[in-house]
Amino acid sequence: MNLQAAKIPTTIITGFLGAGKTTLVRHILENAGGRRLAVIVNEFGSRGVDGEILQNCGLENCPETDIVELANGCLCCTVADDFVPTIEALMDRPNPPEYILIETSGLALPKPLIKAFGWPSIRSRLTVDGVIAVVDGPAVAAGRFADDPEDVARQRAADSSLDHDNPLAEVYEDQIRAADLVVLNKTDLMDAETLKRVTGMIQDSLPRAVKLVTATDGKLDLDVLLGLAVAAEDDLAARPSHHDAEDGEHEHDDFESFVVRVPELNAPEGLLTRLAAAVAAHDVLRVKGFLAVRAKPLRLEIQGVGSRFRQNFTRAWALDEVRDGHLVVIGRSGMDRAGIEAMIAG
Ligand SMILES: Nc1nc2c(ncn2[C@@H]2O[C@H](COP(=O)(O)OP(=O)(O)OP(=O)(O)O)[C@@H](O)[C@H]2O)c(=O)[nH]1
Repeated sequence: MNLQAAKIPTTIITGFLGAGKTTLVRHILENAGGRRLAVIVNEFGSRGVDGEILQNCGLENCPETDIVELANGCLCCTVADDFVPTIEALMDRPNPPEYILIETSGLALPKPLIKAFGWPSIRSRLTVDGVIAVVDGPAVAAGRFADDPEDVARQRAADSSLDHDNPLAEVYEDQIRAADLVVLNKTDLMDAETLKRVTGMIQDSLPRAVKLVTATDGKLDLDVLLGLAVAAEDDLAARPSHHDAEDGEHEHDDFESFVVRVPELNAPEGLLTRLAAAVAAHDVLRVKGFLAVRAKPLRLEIQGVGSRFRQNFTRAWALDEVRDGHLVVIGRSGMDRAGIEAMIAG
């Protein structure tokens, strides 16, 4: 028997906070065409939102049991404790999946996760079909991941091993350097000139020739996304990381998150205006969660990436559910939590 062929292909989906990973996973589930998929979602923050969004997607191909949430952690650093047992449990099911998707947190480094596929219990049964990095084009265009050259020079004078002055840049670069396919997402928010410029910026950061495709809302043919058959676990050297010297170890103190409880609202507009002002004043990176609006049977899903917000009434509140909203706020460490909470409360 060809053991390689028997291995279950697994696609790792990485990309910075809010790039469009969950949107892409949802698109894959919607178009899975009867494939038996399992999804593992890892999130930064103590309260998972992405898992809930996927669990409630109401699609035939994503029954709840096939979505496994690994919240509150950095998948790359909890491989032994969380990831390996989760995969083993999935494989030991009477009806194991035919294909696995792993959505990492927007702050996770993918390389230690790829390495975990070298663990004997996983290596014999799974292979990394490919690593997909989703990139938020407008965020790259806005210089979100760029260093301030003067700051880098100043910091390097004190510490010659330093790469960046901007922790966002390090995470972003580690993610695209690990990729076998880059999805340059949010093309609807870029004109042709910006798209060309961003494509060049991404290509300059890639360590090798990697295919780059453009997308809006992650809408791509599944033949482009799945079945790359790269076996990335055998090809670690091609994926240089800023954390290679530390063997993947990295600090978690560059970013933090907290949850804001929001009691039921008469109308959402006032809160959304305050939220946008708080994000702008405090340089919040990401806001996501659900709100309850009086007389509305559906929950209002809120998605904020930098200053850009989307809202959408999604699933109904369950009868036994407290109609309280909650928002997960993610930003750089040291952000003014009290100030942000006060602005949101109004
Ligand atoms: N305009 C536009 N918005 C998009 C696109 N893709 C995703 N979004 C929106 O961007 C926001 C974040 O998308 P997600 O799919 O949740 O991003 P994510 O990478 O999973 O976010 P984290 O898990 O928090 O890192 C949502 O409001 C999406 O609807 C796109 O192509 N264009």
